[in-house]
Amino acid sequence: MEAAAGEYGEPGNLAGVRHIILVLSGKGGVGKSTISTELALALRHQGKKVGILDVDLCGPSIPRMLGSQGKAVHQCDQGWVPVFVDQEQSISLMSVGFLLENPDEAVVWKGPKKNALIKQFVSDVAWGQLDFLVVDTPPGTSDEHMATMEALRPYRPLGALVITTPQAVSVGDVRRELTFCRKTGLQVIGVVENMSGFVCPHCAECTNVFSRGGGEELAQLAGVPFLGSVPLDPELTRSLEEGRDFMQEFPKSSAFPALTSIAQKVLNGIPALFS
Ligand SMILES: Nc1ncnc2c1ncn2[C@@H]1O[C@H](COP(=O)(O)OP(=O)(O)OP(=O)(O)O)[C@@H](O)[C@H]1O
Ligand code: SF4
Repeated sequence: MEAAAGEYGEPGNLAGVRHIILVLSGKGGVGKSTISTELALALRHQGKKVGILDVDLCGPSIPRMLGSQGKAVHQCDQGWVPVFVDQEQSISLMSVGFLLENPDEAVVWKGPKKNALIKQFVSDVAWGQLDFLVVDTPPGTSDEHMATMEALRPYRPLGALVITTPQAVSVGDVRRELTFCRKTGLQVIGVVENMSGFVCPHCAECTNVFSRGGGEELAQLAGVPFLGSVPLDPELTRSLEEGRDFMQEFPKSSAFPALTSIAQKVLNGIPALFS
């Protein structure tokens, strides 16, 4: 959906941001931050400039996943300067994790304070020129989602990437997430099924640890694209724990082809979605 002239407000710090992608999931722990991180890295390897806004205020895990824990945000005339993850400054990151004195500290703020911070994250971060801003949201459809959408939507059309695991309970939660997208006018880029089987490193046999196919079925039922299944991959876990660049360092790993293909489908799908 291309914005009609005058439909969107003056974007301020979002002026240089071309596309915004919200990463959503119905349930916690299904790999939302993992997919946000790897999508950003994969897009970077395609030559794109990417920002990540981590609005998962109670569990900001992306600084650790990108090896940026302990780095500090600075102030400039336009607000906060995000943390640059790499030397080329092609991935920038803003997270509540950078504002806490102790990274293990829990954020126990009430709704209004969280919503105020989200608004500030949207208006006061000097993103500069970005091809994509990937927004990692908390699980479910909470007040934080509404605050994020209300803060971003006046400036840009928003795309949603919906993450599920194969189990029926997760798929049920994601069905509610897709309803949320429909009701709030979010354009769904597609559904990703994560933790979808385990590929044996010895014989490449894929064992469906939980089950398989729930994400694809759900996408078909909802009439939205299915972007792919990412297997459980111990090298992916290790690379996230150690803050390494999986897309650069583990090209032979079982999750690599799926993650690359999902990033490519996002790249291919975005122009049609917003044209
Ligand atoms: N495909 C995968 N293979 C191996 N490990 C994975 C995979 N996906 C996610 N993980 C691991 O599972 C854990 C949970 O993932 P992640 O933090 O991305 O979930 P989340 O949905 O963002 O969680 P939260 O609800 O806390 O925000 C992490 O330790 C991550 O490293
Ligand atoms: S899939 Fe085959 S090689 Fe892998 S652990 Fe099982 S039996 Fe061994």
